[in-house]
Amino acid sequence: MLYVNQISFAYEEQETLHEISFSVEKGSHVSVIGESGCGKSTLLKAVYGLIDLHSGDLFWDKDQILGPAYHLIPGHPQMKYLPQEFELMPYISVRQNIEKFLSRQKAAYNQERVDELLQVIDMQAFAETHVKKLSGGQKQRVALAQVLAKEPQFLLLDEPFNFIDNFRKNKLRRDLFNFLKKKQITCLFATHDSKDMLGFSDQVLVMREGKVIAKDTPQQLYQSPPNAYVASLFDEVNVLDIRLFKKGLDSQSVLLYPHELQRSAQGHLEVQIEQSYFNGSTYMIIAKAEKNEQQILFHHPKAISPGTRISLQVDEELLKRRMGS
Ligand SMILES: Nc1ncnc2c1ncn2[C@@H]1O[C@H](COP(=O)(O)OP(=O)(O)OP(=O)(O)O)[C@@H](O)[C@H]1O
Repeated sequence: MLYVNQISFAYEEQETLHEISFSVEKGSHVSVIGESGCGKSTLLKAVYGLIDLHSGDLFWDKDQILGPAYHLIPGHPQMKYLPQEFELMPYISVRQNIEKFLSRQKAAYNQERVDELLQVIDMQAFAETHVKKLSGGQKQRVALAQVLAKEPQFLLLDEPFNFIDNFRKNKLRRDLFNFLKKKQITCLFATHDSKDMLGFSDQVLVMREGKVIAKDTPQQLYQSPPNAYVASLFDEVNVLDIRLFKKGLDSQSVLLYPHELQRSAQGHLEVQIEQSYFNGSTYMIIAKAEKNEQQILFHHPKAISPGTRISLQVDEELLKRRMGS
C-alpha cells in the first residue's frame, strides 16, 4: 500500500505540491487528473523518489521512499515508472527492447514473457522491427511493455496514452488495465483524458494549483461534481442559475452537462439557437437563454437553425441532486 502524508515541494519559490495526502490500496488503480501545470507529473516524480520533498513523507508498505539526496537509484525495487519522455534503443528490435528489462539467464521464460507483453500492447506483428521504424504511438506501447517486463507491484504512469491514436487507445486501455487487475498490480497514473479515468480507475485525485481538491470514485465525481472545475474535466459544463428552471427560489448555481438538457415543449428554460456542431452521435447546440442572455450548451439529435426559439427542460431528480452538491 502507498501512503502519501502531507507532502509539499517547490521547484522555485512557488509551491508545486502543497500538503498532499492520500493512500493507494494494493491492487487498486488511482488516476490523477487536473489542468495542465497543476502538478500531476511532479506528484508522480515525488512518489517515485525523483525529487527531495520539502516536507511530508511517503511510504510503500513499511519502506520510506526517499529522494535523490538519500538514494543514487530512485524508486523502490517493486516500483516502475513510465515518464512522459521515455527513451528506447532505436537500433534493436521491439523484442530486444523489452528483453533488456528481463533477467539474461532465463531465455525460455523471456521469450514467453515478451510474447505475453506483445499481446497486451498489440504489437505482435512488430516483434522483430527496429524501434527506429516505429511511430510515436507504437514507441509508447513498447515503453509500456518495458515497465511491465519485470512484473512490478506498483506502477506509475505519466500520460501513458498521449501519443496513441483513439482507434488504438480504447483497446489498449482495456487490455492494459485488465492485465494490471489480473496481476494485482497497483497503479497510479496521470492523465488529462477523462476516458482514461472514468472507466479504468477505482479512485480519482483531482489536482488544482498543486493541491488535491477532490478525491472520490469516478462515478461520484462525475454524477455529483463538487464544482465547475471538476465537472469540466469530464465534459463541457453549463453553470446555470436555478431560477432559470424554477420560480420562487433564491439564486443558486447548478452544474449541468450538455446531454442533461432536453428540448421539450414543457420546459421552462427558453433559449434562442445560435449554432449547431456535428458531434457524431448528436449535435452540440449553442444557444442563448432568453431571460439572462447566458450561453447554454446542449445535445440534440439534429441540427437546429440559428434564430429558432425553443424550450429546454432538466430532469427534476437531477436538479435536486445538483442543488445539493
Ligand atoms: N524542472 C522544473 N523546474 C521548474 N519548474 C518546473 C519544473 N518542472 C515542472 N515545473 C513547473 O511545475 C508546475 C507543475 O508541473 P507538472 O509538470 O507537474 O504539471 P502537470 O500537471 O503534469 O502538467 P501537464 O499536464 O502539462 O503535463 C508547472 O508550473 C511547471 O511549469
